[in-house]
Amino acid sequence: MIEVHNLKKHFKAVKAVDDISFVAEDGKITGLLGPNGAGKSTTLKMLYTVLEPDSGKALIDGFDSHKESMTVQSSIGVLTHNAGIYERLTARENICYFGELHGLTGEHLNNRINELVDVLDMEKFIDRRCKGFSQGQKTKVALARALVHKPKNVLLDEPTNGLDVMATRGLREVILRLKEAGHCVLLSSHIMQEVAFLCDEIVIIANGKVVANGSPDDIRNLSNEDNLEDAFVKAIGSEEGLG
Ligand SMILES: Nc1ncnc2c1ncn2[C@@H]1O[C@H](COP(=O)(O)OP(=O)(O)OP(=O)(O)O)[C@@H](O)[C@H]1O
Repeated sequence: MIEVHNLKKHFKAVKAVDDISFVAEDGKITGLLGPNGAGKSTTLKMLYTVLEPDSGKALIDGFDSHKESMTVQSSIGVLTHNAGIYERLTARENICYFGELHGLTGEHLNNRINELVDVLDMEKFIDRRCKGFSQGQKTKVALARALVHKPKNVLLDEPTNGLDVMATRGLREVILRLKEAGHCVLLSSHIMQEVAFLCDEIVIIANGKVVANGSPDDIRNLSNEDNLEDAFVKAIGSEEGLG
């Protein structure tokens, strides 16, 4: 479970995250939805411990992401925007390396990797070196790496970035399975349709602030709009960034 309390982060004059609070529960998919530059990635970076908040706090299963970052790191799996993978290693070696960092070894690790290869449809390239991989292949490797240790909390920054239709469907399947298994899934996107399709809860962010929060139905009702896209436009106050 992820709890965000009055989180703030600025970069010089830019208030990237300006007093954001929300909760992402276990067994649910929560979407951070907002136009480009809204503050989604900055919020996620504070949750996955790479950025220190100016004020406020983020708790992952009750542990403070800044003050107890080591504990938090063991219970999260993260897919970042530009997930750097080691190009000189094969896809399998990349995933294996991360598994070992999380204390997995031997048959247990091999079985887990084979499971992910199957789910993410990676057979064709799992033993190829990553140099020259397509965006979709890189995303799959990064996602497998994020999930190898079966983290309780899964944070995905724009997970369908660069994926084709089939890969996007595969990824949705993976995300839904994580939810069914009781994981807490928090993903960011600027694509309203994607969030509406997948998420149980939506946190709409604009200019570093939460402008609406609730189930897709709540958000439609709050804005008096039948159509979620219209509700989104109303919430963010412009049509900028619609996917
Ligand atoms: N390291 C940084 N230095 C300066 N400004 C930054 C930095 N990181 C983020 N910002 C600014 O903070 C604001 C929020 O950026 P952020 O990346 O969190 O947005 P986002 O909602 O993830 O956008 P996108 O959908 O385009 O990825 C933007 O104005 C951005 O330019």
